[in-house]
Order: sequence, then structure tokens, then C-alpha cells
Amino acid sequence: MAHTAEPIIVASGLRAGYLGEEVLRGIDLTIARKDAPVGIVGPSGAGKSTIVRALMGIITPYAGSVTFRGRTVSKLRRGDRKIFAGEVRRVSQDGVPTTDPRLTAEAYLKGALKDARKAGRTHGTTIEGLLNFVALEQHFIGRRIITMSGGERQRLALAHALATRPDVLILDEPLTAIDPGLRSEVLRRVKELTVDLGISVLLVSHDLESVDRLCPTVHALADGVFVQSGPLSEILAAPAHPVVADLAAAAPLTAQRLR
Ligand SMILES: Nc1ncnc2c1ncn2[C@@H]1O[C@H](COP(=O)(O)OP(=O)(O)OP(=O)(O)O)[C@@H](O)[C@H]1O
Repeated sequence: MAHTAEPIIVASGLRAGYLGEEVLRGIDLTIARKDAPVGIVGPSGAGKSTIVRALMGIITPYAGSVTFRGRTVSKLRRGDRKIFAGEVRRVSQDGVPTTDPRLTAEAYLKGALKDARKAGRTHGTTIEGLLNFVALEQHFIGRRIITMSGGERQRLALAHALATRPDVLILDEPLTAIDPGLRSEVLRRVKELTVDLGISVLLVSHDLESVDRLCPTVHALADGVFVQSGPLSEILAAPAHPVVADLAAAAPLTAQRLR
């Protein structure tokens, strides 16, 4: 994809993995300001979440680089890390990362709005507005997070990520615990956000329907490399790699509908 907008995150020749074992074998990916949503699909174990971890600076590349506004993500200094934390938000399938059993949805979102203000990302968003956006009823305000279901926690995590009005939203299987009807409604709202607020979304998912709904461009990942890129309908109609053929065969109705 040609990028005329200012790049925010750039992965270049990215090689990374765990305990010296390489999972990613040369990934190039640019997320620029106000980019249209980009999807990554691929089978279990292909390295999708590893890409996300490398983009977030959670793991350090063995070779190649990941930069945030030109600076190496894994070496960001405190000031830049704060800017990164406000500009780039991740929502993973685990939902809310909390171990505090007393924490309520209200306190959790209040903290996010406070962080947003501290980072100079002020806007008129309220806790009620955030809950509403992710289709959580207002009575969830006082609920302790440990009492919430997996799908409710995933939506709360999305609300938390949106509190800073990030420039980049990285969604790693964000809505897996939500039933399909509600999932497509939340995705529809996220899609509106990308247009209205210019948030650049990277969506990593097994769910081809969700990826197709949100992302005009998709990368198919197999064994740590992008083997095919383009609109999902084109990829599935003419698989150029056995893994892509398997994806199409595993979701025949989606593949047929997209043709
Ligand atoms: N913390 C870890 N330590 C060691 N190996 C890991 C770790 N996390 C992931 N891996 C391995 O790295 C490979 C890629 O994992 P990754 O989670 O990126 O795959 P994925 O494409 O996101 O899979 P899934 O769709 O099942 O979530 C797998 O072989 C996995 O076992």
C-alpha cells in the first residue's frame, strides 16, 4: 500500500520470536495516520499475536526494526513511551488486564480518561459515552470487573482503549467472546470511528467475516511471513498459498459470499 500520510508505526524486515526461536521471518508493515483499517488473518500459530507484541514493544526484534514516529519502539524513553501509550492502544482477546477484584468499570474508565487528560489528549468523552459506544448498558458503571462476562470485559477493554482517542488501535481477536450479532454491531461502530476520528485500525482475527466487514486491505500470514495481501475477497478467490486455500476451505460460506 502506498502511504502518503505520516507513518506512525513502521515494521521493517521484522524478525522476532521467543527464546531465540524465530516466529516472524521478515515482516514489513506500516500504519500511517488516518489509514483505512488493515487486517491480518492466518492459522493458529502463524505469528499474528507475535506481530502485535512486537509492534507494541513487548518483545524485541532479533533483526529488522519496529519504530514509532521514527524511534525504536523497544527503546522508547519514558516521555516517548507515555506518548506511545496514548497514541497506540491495543485490545487483546483477554479483555481487561486486571487482578484487582475491587475495581469497578467506572474506576477503570475514569483512570483511562485521567491518563488521556494527563497526556494532553483531552476531549469531551464521558464514561457514559464510552459504555454506550461499546453497547454496555449504563448499569455496568458500578459493576466490579470480576463479575463481568468475557464478552462484557472485551467490550470494556475496547471502551478503555478508546478513552485516549488513540491514533492507532490494534485489535488482537478483540471480540471473540461476543455473539455474532453484537460483534458486527460493535465492528460497525468501530468502522464509523475510523472514518469520523481518523483512527487507524489493525485487526488481527481468525474471523474472516469480521475482517472483511472492517478492513479493505488484508495480509494473510503463514509461518511468520505475509504470503498474500489485498482485499479479502480477492485473496480468497485466488489463493496463492496453501494456507490461504485452507482458510478459504475452512470458511466456505464467507469465501462464497465474498466472491
Ligand atoms: N510466550 C511464548 N513463549 C514461547 N513461544 C510462544 C510464546 N507465545 C507464542 N509462542 C509460539 O509462537 C508461535 C506463534 O504464536 P502466536 O501467538 O503469535 O500465533 P497466532 O497466529 O496469534 O495464533 P492464534 O491464532 O492461535 O492466537 C506459536 O508456535 C506459539 O506456540
